[in-house]
Amino acid sequence: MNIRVGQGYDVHQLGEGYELWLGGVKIPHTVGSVGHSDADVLLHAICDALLGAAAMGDIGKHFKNTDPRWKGIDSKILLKIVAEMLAKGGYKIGNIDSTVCLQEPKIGKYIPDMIKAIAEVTQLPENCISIKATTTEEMGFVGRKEGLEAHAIALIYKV
Ligand SMILES: Nc1ccn([C@@H]2O[C@H](COP(=O)(O)O)[C@@H](O)[C@H]2O)c(=O)n1
Ligand SMILES: C[C@@]1(CO)OP(=O)(O)OP(=O)(O)OC[C@H]1O
Repeated sequence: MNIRVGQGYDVHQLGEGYELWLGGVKIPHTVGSVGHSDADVLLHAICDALLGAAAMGDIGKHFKNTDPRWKGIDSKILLKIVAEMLAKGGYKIGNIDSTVCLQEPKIGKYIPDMIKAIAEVTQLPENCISIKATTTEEMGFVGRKEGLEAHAIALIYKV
């Protein structure tokens, strides 16, 4: 069996007048994530982990942030395209682990819905998807609530 791992990282600014999408779920909050797409930092990190595992480049290579097709796009669609690219390359996804760094709000209660959304898009069992969260104890750009970031790791394999 050919087993590979990939790592992904993404960061977005937080700003007034934007929605906060995380893991395919809209989180009620006073500020949102700024980007060309819906700026879902978690799904972007997961896309990059999957693309990295397959050595297929990164999200910006496949979905340029100057392309009007991706303006305001639901990042679940981007994740679906990435999952299809991997399937076309003969890869199956084993599991995904991730961490969201966000000072506020607390997102724990939304994580089960995020896992459901990601499972539906990737066709993975829910117990193969892990999402964790941490503040940065009020330090750095996350701690100052200027932005948020996500880290992800994915295992993929070919039988
Ligand atoms: N945006 C966040 C940040 C953290 N959590 C949960 O709170 C726990 C404690 O966070 P610390 O940064 O103080 O270690 C963390 O382990 C998460 O379970 C959260 O839900 N949303
Ligand atoms: C997703 C894309 C494309 O809409 O735009 P953003 O929402 O700005 O996200 P980012 O993680 O900065 O980079 C990937 C982009 O090409």
